[in-house]
Amino acid sequence: MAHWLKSQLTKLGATDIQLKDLGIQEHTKDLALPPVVLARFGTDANKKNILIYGHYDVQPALKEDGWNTEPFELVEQGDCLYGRGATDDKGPVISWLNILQAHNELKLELPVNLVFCFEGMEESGSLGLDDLIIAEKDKYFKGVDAVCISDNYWLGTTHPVLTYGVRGCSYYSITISGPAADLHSGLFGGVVHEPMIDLSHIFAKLTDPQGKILIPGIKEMVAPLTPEEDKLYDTINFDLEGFEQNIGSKTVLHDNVKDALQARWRYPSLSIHGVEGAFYNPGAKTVIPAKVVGKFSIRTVPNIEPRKLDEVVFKYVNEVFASLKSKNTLKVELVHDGDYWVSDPHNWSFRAARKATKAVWGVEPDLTREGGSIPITLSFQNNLNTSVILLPMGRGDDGAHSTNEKINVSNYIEGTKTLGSYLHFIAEEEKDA
Ligand SMILES: NCC(=O)N[C@@H](Cc1c[nH]cn1)C(=O)O
Ligand SMILES: [Zn+2]
Ligand SMILES: [Zn+2]
Repeated sequence: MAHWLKSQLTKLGATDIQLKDLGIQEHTKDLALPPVVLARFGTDANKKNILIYGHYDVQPALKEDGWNTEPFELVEQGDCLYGRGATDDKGPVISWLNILQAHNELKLELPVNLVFCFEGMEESGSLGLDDLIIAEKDKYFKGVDAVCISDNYWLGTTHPVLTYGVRGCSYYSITISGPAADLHSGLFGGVVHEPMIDLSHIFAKLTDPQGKILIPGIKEMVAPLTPEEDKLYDTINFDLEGFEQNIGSKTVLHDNVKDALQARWRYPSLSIHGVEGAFYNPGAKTVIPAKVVGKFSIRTVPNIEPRKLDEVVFKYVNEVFASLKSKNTLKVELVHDGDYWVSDPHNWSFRAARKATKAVWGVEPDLTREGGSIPITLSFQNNLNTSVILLPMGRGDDGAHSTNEKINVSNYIEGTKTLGSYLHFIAEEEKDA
């Protein structure tokens, strides 16, 4: 993907194209991190410099997960383009290339200079990118006036949005090791401490059945909800029934829109993702797995500090394990983390995006926060001392990270026009003092 992007950017006339090597992935012997693709389009000192960030990596996908089509082949059916990355985030990345192509073919001058930064580790916590931003802030990224990211989704399926916040994500693993090899449960069941039983007990104590996090010290770090903030949720266009239709079940924990949106945007949540080493195939294998690695993550919000969070998580998991009095061994580790981010949704960049949305879609965009994470957002804002906007093109039912991920053709086309128009409106906008 990095090399493909380089060749496309070259054909489109981008300059100073660099594949930035990020070195070897920590804790591996020789696994190279995928390079970050940097490129420029225009270097006019009289124009604003807009940094465009996107990611070319995607979540894993196998046809047998339940896809109707091959996940790594783009398939057009009706108004939809199906394929892994269609909406997250290959589709939006390619739409930036379409914008260059359109300007070239129409012989239309872009009113801003573009600085592209496309990475290949977003879905794994953007490893290495933070260091690159710090190293390049006064070099490649010098003079950046605003950052635009198209890597999230509308809240629903009909109304465009501008997004001014993301939750952070701290991802943990719990390794429980017992016997030297998997065992026959008939011969050893009831005789040995089972790693999977230990892990199940720990998992069961991370949240209550309603999803409330049971780890002491986390809710104390969450910024209190002010009456003004609470009021913002009264006017948001969101329908719980439509949301249930999107997820294909009536399993939402909340019975009103405000609680559901606050749970998604401004409170932390804990999700259990899977267990490495456990038997999961069809059939009835009677095995005692010798070593299991449980994986869970916590979505973080203001003012949860990642290092303080690690501390309370490690302490709690160790205490729960100790209470089991198991003779197995436990290791709990942070796999990766990324910060939350919340911005002012009325600054000059948002004003330009609002105008672009109005021009293309004919409606005022809703202002949303995102329950998901884009780990590098805060780093761009802080290190480049600039504003960041999230300007999504896909819909809330696109199935990002899920099976049959798609983007609607209409969203792709109108979304591309919106991103392109944003560049024209931001060129005209007065920067905030
Ligand atoms: N489109 C944004 C997105 O999907 N982000 C990921 C980032 C992430 C964090 N940890 C692992 N991946 C997300 O899960 O929110
Ligand atoms: Zn993603
Ligand atoms: Zn993404």
